[in-house]
Amino acid sequence: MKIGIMGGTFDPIHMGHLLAAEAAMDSHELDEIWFMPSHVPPHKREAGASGQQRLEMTEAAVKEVQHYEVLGIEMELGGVSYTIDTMKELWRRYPQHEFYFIVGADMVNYLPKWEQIEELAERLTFIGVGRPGFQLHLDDLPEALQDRVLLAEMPLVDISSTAVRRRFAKGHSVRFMIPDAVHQYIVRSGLYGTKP
Ligand SMILES: Nc1ncnc2c1ncn2[C@@H]1O[C@H](COP(=O)(O)OP(=O)(O)OP(=O)(O)O)[C@@H](O)[C@H]1O
Ligand SMILES: O=C(O)c1ccc[n+]([C@@H]2O[C@H](COP(=O)([O-])O)[C@@H](O)[C@H]2O)c1
Repeated sequence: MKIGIMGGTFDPIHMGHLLAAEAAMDSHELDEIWFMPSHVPPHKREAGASGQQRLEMTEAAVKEVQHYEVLGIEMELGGVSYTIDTMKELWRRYPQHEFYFIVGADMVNYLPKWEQIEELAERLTFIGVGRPGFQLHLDDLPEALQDRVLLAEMPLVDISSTAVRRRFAKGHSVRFMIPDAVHQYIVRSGLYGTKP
């Protein structure tokens, strides 16, 4: 099967993540999307919610969504979640599948800085989607990476986890920015300054 991996910190997961996954699946005829929350995200400050909570929010978001699964592999592996390490494990466990890694425009631009990116890109195809505020110019990437990134068009959504966390902290509405089940999980757990 063709599997799209949607990796992220998901602190919390929001509609931008879900629309990016759907665009990649639709544009490149993927069979399934596996959402993969990172344990410790590389090059990011510590997450607000715990790894377990980010995993559970992701599960709440895609529960009962056809063709979407959640992969806890990076929680299992522990440590800093470098994609090269995770992919090696996925290729070992699932030799029958063909993997694609979905990334927003901000991450496409950042790909050259990823751990062992040359080795990773030899075997992994990326699917890049647009994100407001970030230019998606494949020409700016090193030549070896340029033809390893496919594009998928999505309705651009200016939502980030940071904005969602800030809105929660200020008591503003985040309805329609995140799935209802994730909203309920956050309030129930008293995350991001909400009161359980
Ligand atoms: N609104 C969006 N549109 C397209 N891609 C997105 C969007 N938000 C996040 N992504 C992509 O999803 C992946 C995971 O993102 P991440 O979990 O870090 O969310 P984030 O909203 O960027 O978080 P934060 O605001 O905390 O930095 C990355 O590849 C990122 O580029
Ligand atoms: O392997 C790396 O060096 C690397 C550097 C930055 C990001 N990533 C992966 O890209 C995905 C999105 O990252 P982030 O920080 O936007 O949540 C997530 O799966 C990260 O593990 C991977």
